[in-house]
This record gives sequence, C-alpha cells and structure tokens, in this order.
Amino acid sequence: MCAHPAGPRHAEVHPHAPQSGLPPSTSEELDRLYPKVWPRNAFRAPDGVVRIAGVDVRELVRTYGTPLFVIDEADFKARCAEYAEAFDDPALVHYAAKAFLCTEVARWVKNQGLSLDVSSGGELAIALRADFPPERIAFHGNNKSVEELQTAVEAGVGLIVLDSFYEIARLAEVAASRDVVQPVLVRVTVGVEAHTHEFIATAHEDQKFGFSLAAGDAAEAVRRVLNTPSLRLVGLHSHIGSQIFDADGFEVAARRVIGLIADLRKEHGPELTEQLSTVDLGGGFGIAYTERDNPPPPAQMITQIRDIVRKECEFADLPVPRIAGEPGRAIAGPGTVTLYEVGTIKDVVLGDDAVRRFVSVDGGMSDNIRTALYGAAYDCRLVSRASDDGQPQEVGAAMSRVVGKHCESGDVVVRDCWLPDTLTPGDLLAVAATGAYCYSMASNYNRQPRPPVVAVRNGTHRLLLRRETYEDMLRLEVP
Ligand SMILES: Cc1ncc(COP(=O)(O)O)c(C=O)c1O
Ligand SMILES: N[C@@H](CCCC[NH3+])C(=O)O
Repeated sequence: MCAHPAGPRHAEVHPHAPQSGLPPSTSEELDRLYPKVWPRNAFRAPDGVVRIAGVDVRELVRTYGTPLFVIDEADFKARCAEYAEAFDDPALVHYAAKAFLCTEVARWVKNQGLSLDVSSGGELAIALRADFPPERIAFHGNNKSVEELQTAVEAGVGLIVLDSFYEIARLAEVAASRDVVQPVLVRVTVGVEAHTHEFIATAHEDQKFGFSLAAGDAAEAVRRVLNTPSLRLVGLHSHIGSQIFDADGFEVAARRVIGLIADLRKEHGPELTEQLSTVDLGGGFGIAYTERDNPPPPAQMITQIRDIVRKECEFADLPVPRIAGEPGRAIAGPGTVTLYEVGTIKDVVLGDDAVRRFVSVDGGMSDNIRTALYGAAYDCRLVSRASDDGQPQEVGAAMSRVVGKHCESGDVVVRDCWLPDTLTPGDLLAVAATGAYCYSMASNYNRQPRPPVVAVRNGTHRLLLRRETYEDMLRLEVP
C-alpha cells in the first residue's frame, strides 16, 4: 500500500485535469493497466515490469530504442475478426488505412478477409505492395489527383468514393480512356452533428467532404453518375466523424441515406434501388483512451445500426442494402503503445504553492500530435518497474504533464496523469492506445526521425518499420 507524501502538493496543481481526479491510493492503482485501455496482451509481471504479448518492454527498448511503437499483433487481428463478425461479412469491413498502415499490417487485414479504405496514392501504394486484392480496396478523398485516379483505375480498385462534381468528370474521363466501367459510391453529407471534436466531425454541413443531401447535391451527383457510361453507381456512402460512442448519429445518418434512396427511386425507378446494393456508413467507432471512456462493443453498435436500416427499408418498401463500415481507430488504436524514456523531470512553481511537474520524454508531438491537435487524453504508466520497486515503501503520486522534446510549448503527450514521485530519468513510460493516428500523423518536426514500429506476438518481436535515420532525411536534399 502506498500513502501520498507528495500527493496534496501536486494534486491541486491543475484544476482542469481531465484524467486527474484523486491521486491513486495504492501503488497497485498507480501501476494498473486498465484492460479496456491497454493492449489485450499487456500485463505487469510480478517483478513490476510490463510484458506485451510476453515480451519485456526493457528488452524491446534494448533492441530498438525509444520512442518505440509496439503493436500487440493478436489484439489487432482479434479486433479485425470482431468487426468482421459484427458486419456479418469480413469484406464489408473496410479497415481505414489512415489510422495506421504498413505493408505487414495490410497483409494482416488482407488475411483476415477484410477490405481496405485508402485515401491517398501513398496508402494505395502500400496496399498494392502487400498484394492486397484491388477489388477489395475503396479509394477515398475530397481531392484525389488525376494521377491517383489513374493509378486506382489501372490497379482495378473495387470502389472509388466520389466526393465532388469535378471528380465525377475527371474519373469519367480516366475510366473511359482505359475502357473501364468503374464502380463508385457517392459520398453523401447527411447533416449529422457527431458528438466528437469539431476537427474530426465530418458530416455536418459546413465542412469539405461529400455532397450535401439537404442542398440536393447528392441527388444531382447520382444523376450525373447515372448519365456517365464509364461509371457504375453501386451505393452510397456517409461518414459522420470519429471517436463516437453511441449509435444515435449513425442511426440518423442511416435514416437519411435510406430516405435519399427512397427519393431516388421516385426519380429513377425501382431498378436503381437494386443497383444501390451497398450503404457504407463509414468509420468513427470510439475507443477507450482512459478508464473514463466506455465505448460499446462493436457488435452492439453495429446491430443497432443494421436494425435501423432494416426497419427504414421495410417502412419505405426498399430492398435492404448491404451495410458496410470503415473502422480505423477501433481496430488499430487499442493494441498499440508508445514507449518513451524519461529524460528530465522539472517541478515548475506556478504560484500559490502550486507546482506543475513536467516529465520530458524522448519523442513528443512528432510521434503523437493528437494531444496538441484535439486536446486528446491518454493513459500513461511507468512500465519498466513497479512504482514501489516491489518494496514495502510509501510511494507518492505526482500529477504530471508528460511533454516531448520539441521546441514548442504545446508539445504535450499526456496533459495530466499521475506518475510515481519515485520517477527518475531512464525510467520507461508507456502511453496506451496510440495505434491510430499517431504514427500515421507523425512528422519530422525539429528533424526528429520517426520511431520504429514493432509487432509482438507469443513472446517474440519483429520490426515492421525501422527507425528513420538522419541519412533518410538527408537523402531528400539535393546535392
Ligand atoms: C471516410 C472515412 N472513413 C473512415 C474513417 C475512419 O475513422 P475511424 O478511425 O474513426 O474509425 C475516417 C476518418 O475519420 C474517414 O474519414
Ligand atoms: N485523425 C483523427 C481522426 C480523423 C480521421 C479521419 N477522418 C484522430 O486522430 O482522431
């Protein structure tokens, strides 16, 4: 058990601390890995050191250094399988590559039978390198270049998700000039306010994606596609945002899309409803970043959405389309952690006796921009030892801010978390649930090389992406 000699002094430091609450009352609590937040195969062993899929984090760091992304391979694959089951067909699950993609991950997704959502030529290139079946790839984006469209059509990409009138014309030409009839979805902006951060909500009216339903653009897009011999409309698409915890927004989106199909039937006849065999409701399924987050299991949310679609179709006397989805975060996010080494610890006096503890690690906003960009909250733990080192001693908890090494005061990895006041340079910290939108949004800010990505499974580890080197960066320089 531990008391908190330093607790009160630090406890009051940051009154708005989202994850702070009361200081942990035991060292077990301070060291706890909440199962819903941490990779399924991450455990703290009796020696106090965390193992992920049976691999000691210290061994990973000795081998690969820090910062380091560690993926629990079985966790990633299990989540693929759970979404495949929830959607009733793996091919209806389009893993959103933007969350995280490398060749090996594309192979995992392929071997699980899932489809893939790519939104750039770069993501497509990785998918093709992994021999991902092109017919199971959907290509997204609000401003795909002509070159990207050409590559996609030539590769035989199964679906292109149309996002603008210009794109309809461009793709029509690209497909016609190659004698291809390209299957497409029309992305509909359904006007739903998803309850999430403004920057990751995508189906309210005032943003750049899709064709507005309310303004009639979606119906006009359908008209134009139907009049284009080189395009074949096979369904509609809607994506309302990201990190969503309840089915309400999806249900409204589904109702509006089905309503649009009913209107289109009036205009184009019943054959069109047979043709619109797929409704893709996008991604956005939320995950637990901290113990306060309670996302529903995938099956629950998806069953609710599918029930609504079925009822709406029965009501409108429409054939029930296949419901597809595009989970990215919910598959890639929870099974990965980022390991950092503590470099410096600084207590800064804020006045009124308040102190903020800054714990600097060897990465930062270059490997995790989400905290700076969205105010995202994360769970962070000491993982290279137990807080009390296994000794019956009192360990205090200090409310800490984990910051990176960049020249930016907004370079925060975890805004507020309790860390043991025994923390010392050289200790290893892990930040949980960093599998989605961390590596994929990584940068070279301050010319910091991107970290490696390692997969762990059954007590073994292997490199998926090596650490970027200064030579990699220098290679871009012209002589
Ligand atoms: C069109 C589309 N599909 C799928 C996703 C994946 O979202 P998430 O990772 O939240 O599941 C996104 C990103 O928000 C997206 O824009
Ligand atoms: N990048 C965002 C989500 C938006 C993704 C794609 N529309 C995040 O980190 O949460």
